[in-house]
Amino acid sequence: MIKLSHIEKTYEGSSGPVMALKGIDLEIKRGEIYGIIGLSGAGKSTLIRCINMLEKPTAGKVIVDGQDLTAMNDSQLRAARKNIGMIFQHFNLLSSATVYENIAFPLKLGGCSKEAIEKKVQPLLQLVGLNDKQHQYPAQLSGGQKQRVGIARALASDPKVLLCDEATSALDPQTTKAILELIKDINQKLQLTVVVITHEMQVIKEICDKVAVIEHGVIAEKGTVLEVFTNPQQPITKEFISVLISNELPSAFRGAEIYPTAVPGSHLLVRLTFIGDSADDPVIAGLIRGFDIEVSILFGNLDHIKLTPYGRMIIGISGEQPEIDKALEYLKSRDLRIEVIGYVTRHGHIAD
Ligand SMILES: Nc1ncnc2c1ncn2[C@@H]1O[C@H](COP(=O)(O)OP(=O)(O)OP(=O)(O)O)[C@@H](O)[C@H]1O
Repeated sequence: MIKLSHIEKTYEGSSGPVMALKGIDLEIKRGEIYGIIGLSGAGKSTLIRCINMLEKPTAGKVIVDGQDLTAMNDSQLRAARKNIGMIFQHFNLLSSATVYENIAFPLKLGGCSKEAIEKKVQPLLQLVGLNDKQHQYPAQLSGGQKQRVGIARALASDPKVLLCDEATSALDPQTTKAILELIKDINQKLQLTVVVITHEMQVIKEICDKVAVIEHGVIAEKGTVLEVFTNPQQPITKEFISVLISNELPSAFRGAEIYPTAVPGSHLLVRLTFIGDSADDPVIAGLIRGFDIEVSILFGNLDHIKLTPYGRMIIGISGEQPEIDKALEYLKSRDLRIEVIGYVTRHGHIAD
């Protein structure tokens, strides 16, 4: 649905050129919700604005629904942009127009009749849950309600793509959840392709199918949210994920020295990640029954990414080394991800 090839964007800044995008390649399939996450200044806004050509790339191609936007003249571009709705962090509503008039605005600009506008706006009000607010002005609405108006306005021209530029960053966590639910609902009902720009991993986890991590104008990592979440490769990705999934050791071992080989009185700490069906595998029971070792569960949690369950656990294994080695081999043979952290002693004391 969207294909970005080698996108570059250089701004002429006051103290010289700023290369905001340095060769971005990205493919987004029809009906996907695709998240783009990055720190401030990484190039997210520039990238999303290149998709509808609000920013013209310095180099590269933008193809949306089979049309090369980079090869179009202004009037062709105006027509093509009807396929691409956009919502913004600060809603960008007309303060002197009612909710109804805000949603009707793009239709009015497009020359629609009053009747056609009415026929279009009423279902949109219904879809975003604002029927009773249609005669109010933006100043009389909460942030979440304003964003609902923004969404309805973006959908007025029946777009195939919805671009969301930090659409929930100005909202509290509860309102964020409701707006994300609405976006997910619209994605399913209307088979809309959605691109979400955010600096919050929670947003990605809530609604996205795929994610690209952008850093200094390049894509550092991309893949399905499940892959990237459970097996991040790049430091920047690990940093984003650490906000949601703590990689810290359990408190009894925090700050303790980690040894690569066993020391007297040590446990081997192992982090286990279970994804999908493997969450049902009775691995711990197998460990305890199969080997002459002590197993303690030091940390555990279970979560979902979209509908896929995944669990994380840190266990401590102690016993004779050959048994520990066999237990590790057993763990590696199971359908789960294992990470050997190392040997630690409780509170850093090596036993006599
Ligand atoms: N109009 C402009 N003129 C000059 N430089 C710009 C312009 N717009 C953006 N930049 C620069 O391009 C880089 C990328 O900016 P961009 O706004 O795309 O990042 P971002 O990831 O969206 O950041 P934020 O989350 O803070 O909005 C930054 O270094 C920024 O200073």
